[in-house]
Amino acid sequence: RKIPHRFLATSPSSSSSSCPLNFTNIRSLIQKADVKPSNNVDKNCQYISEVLRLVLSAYLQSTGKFYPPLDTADSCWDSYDSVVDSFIPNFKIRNSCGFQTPWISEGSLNDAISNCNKSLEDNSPCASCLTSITTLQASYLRGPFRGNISDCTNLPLIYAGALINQFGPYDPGTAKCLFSLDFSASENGNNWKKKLLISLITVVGFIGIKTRRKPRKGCLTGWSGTGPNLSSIGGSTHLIKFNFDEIKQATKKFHRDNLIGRGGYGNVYKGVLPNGNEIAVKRFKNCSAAGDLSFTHEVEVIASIRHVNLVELRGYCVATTNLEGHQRLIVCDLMQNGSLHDHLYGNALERKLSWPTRQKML
Ligand SMILES: Nc1ncnc2c1ncn2[C@@H]1O[C@H](COP(=O)(O)OP(=O)(O)OP(=O)(O)O)[C@@H](O)[C@H]1O
Repeated sequence: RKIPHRFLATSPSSSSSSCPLNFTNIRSLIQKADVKPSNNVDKNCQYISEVLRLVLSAYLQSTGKFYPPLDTADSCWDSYDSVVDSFIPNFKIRNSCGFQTPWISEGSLNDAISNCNKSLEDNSPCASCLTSITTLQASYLRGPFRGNISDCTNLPLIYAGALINQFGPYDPGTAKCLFSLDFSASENGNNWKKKLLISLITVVGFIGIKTRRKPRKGCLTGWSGTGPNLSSIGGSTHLIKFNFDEIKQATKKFHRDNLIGRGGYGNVYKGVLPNGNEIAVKRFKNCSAAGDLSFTHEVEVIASIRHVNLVELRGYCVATTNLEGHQRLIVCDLMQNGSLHDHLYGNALERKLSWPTRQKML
């Protein structure tokens, strides 16, 4: 099974320089822990990805680089195959998991490297660099869970293991916390279940962060997400992808009578859909197409968070028109009585709650 890899600007090198990744420690850890394979190929591949992140973290720690050079990719896979062979005999990682050769090396960043390794002073190279970085990030966020094993959403974990945590990536606590790898031999029977649990905790933690974070999806999206299961959130929601004309119609071309609020990132308009549903539309200002994929993914993540006290996110719209330029909008249920913020601090006197009521709410 092949996973398309659009960042492969050059074909994988067949001339193999020797692999600078050091698999010695991880080999003995895996052997000591007597790790048992799962019957599920996906789980094996996920485990293999996590082990590789730990090895990459150790590589970063010793060299200051996230990935080895592209021409070492083949030999790195061979070395890793031989490690994996000790717990899953005859398992060829690339074939079985759909991992492509460059993914173990800086070949996975080819597009970004060619666009960003130059003077970024002028707008055009700067835009190309940012676009390739955002596309790279978005493709990893939206890809299959195993995606690109060197996926950039995990770079902060690799970095934390290498250069932030004083004990380093091989420390049992670090390996367990950052890479979901439990090498304690006595518990090997439950390793896979534990790993799954840790992955789940990562995702729940991530959702927690998102809820605490103000859900404002500005035109520039930052790094978001962590953990191997993040992409499973995407696609699980029932967001409507509106087209721009539908929203224009619903808001009467963003008529000022429909303007119900202003935020730092854009105005909020009320509107009515053809089925009679009343909506609030946040129209982000100063948008460019770069980062659209991150934006839509983040919208999906936010939509997956449901709570009685949170207004429901119904959909979004990303469009470019000749007249209005690039547009990003999110569509929520309309809160007839305004937001909690309006009631606590709003200027509209009729909405503002009395002082004792506000105290009670806080
Ligand atoms: N779903 C909604 N229903 C009714 N009114 C809303 C809704 N969403 C926002 N508003 C109104 O629009 C105002 C601005 O909302 P917005 O989400 O843009 O605020 P913000 O979080 O301060 O913005 P930003 O994240 O851009 O800084 C709110 O204070 C509220 O009056």
